Amino acid sequence: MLVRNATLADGRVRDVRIEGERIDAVGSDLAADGAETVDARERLLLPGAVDAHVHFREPGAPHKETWRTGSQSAAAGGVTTVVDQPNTDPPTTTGAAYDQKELLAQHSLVDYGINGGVTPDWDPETLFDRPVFALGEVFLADSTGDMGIDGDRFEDAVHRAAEAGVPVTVHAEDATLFDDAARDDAGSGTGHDANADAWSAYRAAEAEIAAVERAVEVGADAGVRLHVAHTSTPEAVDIVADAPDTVTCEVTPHHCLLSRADLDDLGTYGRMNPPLRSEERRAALYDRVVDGRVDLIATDHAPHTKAEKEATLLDAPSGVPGVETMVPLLLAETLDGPLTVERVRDLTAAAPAATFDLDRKGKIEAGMDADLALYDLDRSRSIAGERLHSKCGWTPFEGLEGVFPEWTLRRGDRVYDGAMDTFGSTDGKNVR
Ligand SMILES: NC(=O)N[C@@H](CC(=O)O)C(=O)O
Ligand SMILES: [Zn+2]
Ligand SMILES: [Zn+2]
Repeated sequence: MLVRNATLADGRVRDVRIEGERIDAVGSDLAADGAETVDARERLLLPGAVDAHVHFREPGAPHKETWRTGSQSAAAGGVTTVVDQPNTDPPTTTGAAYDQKELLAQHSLVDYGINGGVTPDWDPETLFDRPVFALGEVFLADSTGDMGIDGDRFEDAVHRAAEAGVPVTVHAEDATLFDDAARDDAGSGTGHDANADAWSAYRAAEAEIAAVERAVEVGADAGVRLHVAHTSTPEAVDIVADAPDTVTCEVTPHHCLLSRADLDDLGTYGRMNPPLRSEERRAALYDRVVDGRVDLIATDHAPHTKAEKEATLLDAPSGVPGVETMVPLLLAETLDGPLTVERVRDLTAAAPAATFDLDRKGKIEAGMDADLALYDLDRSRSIAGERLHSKCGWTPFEGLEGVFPEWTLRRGDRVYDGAMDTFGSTDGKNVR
């Protein structure tokens, strides 16, 4: 296939020739050599995004999401590689659990990595004999799946990962610093009528800041590659930015674009861990995404059904979907917000690929996997949960603008056609 006259993120107009699964050449006036030609004039071509943090819910909760629906949602949002987290049922803590998940991942349309997990009674058995993408997210406080562990277990797990040469990703909140009294303000409202601000008051910013500080110390002592998941405070980002290069962090679109001020509208649909922060902290966090102190963007795509979210604040599960809206929202932010298209490319593709040593992902260059998505920046549309492809059927970004892909290629296969809203067949591969 020859993609003709595409505009790259840096503004250059180039042809991209694809041979099988790989990009064969990037240049001007490339010969088609009989290949199918696709006109990309006045269109933006980005490398397929690498989302280092998704929860596709299988095994255990296919009513929330499956590898098929989650990966369709990814492809429809220009994401061609995902990393699945271990808080499934069973949790991905052993070699056998890894194998069980990998069988289900055969139904993925996009390429994937599978993380290993840690539980209070952890016995990883043959886990590290498997091609584990990373150990994590390691939960320092309970979140969905109740996999919170204590400090000793964390140190032990970090050392085991260091020995195995596997990076560690950490969910850093210190539950001993949660404000239990604030939780009493939750009230009895359900769904959109819940007082969700109480969740933000309860899981206080200080609890994240202290946990990130401690996790960075433990990681440095063990000499492990440490990645901090879903950093939600500017203070935590600064701790990571001041740490050695072996420590990285990610920020989610929801922590950049939503704040406690939105919780009146969102109710329990805005309950997630770590929670939404003050408008002031949100703005300072976003500044750090724009200026490069934040290493990468990942979604923490954590779907739950509407029926599950229609509960009181304390009974509703934590988490919001996001894999399909990450690139669309960020591209819309390049139109009237502070981000550049190059920065979006780096945050969603080049940086996550480099952080996790994915040599053939994240760049449009000869020899790389032909993971590509084409966008028309003149066509943004209002995001609507019912048009998205996650099984959960809702989004916390309802009504915000997004620029969705016209098509997405995964290793040269057209896995998503935006005009028809149709998908290709499933042939995602494990990237490890
Ligand atoms: N972020 C969340 O609020 N929920 C995640 C778990 C997690 O990432 O902590 C989930 O799996 O539902
Ligand atoms: Zn988490
Ligand atoms: Zn998560």
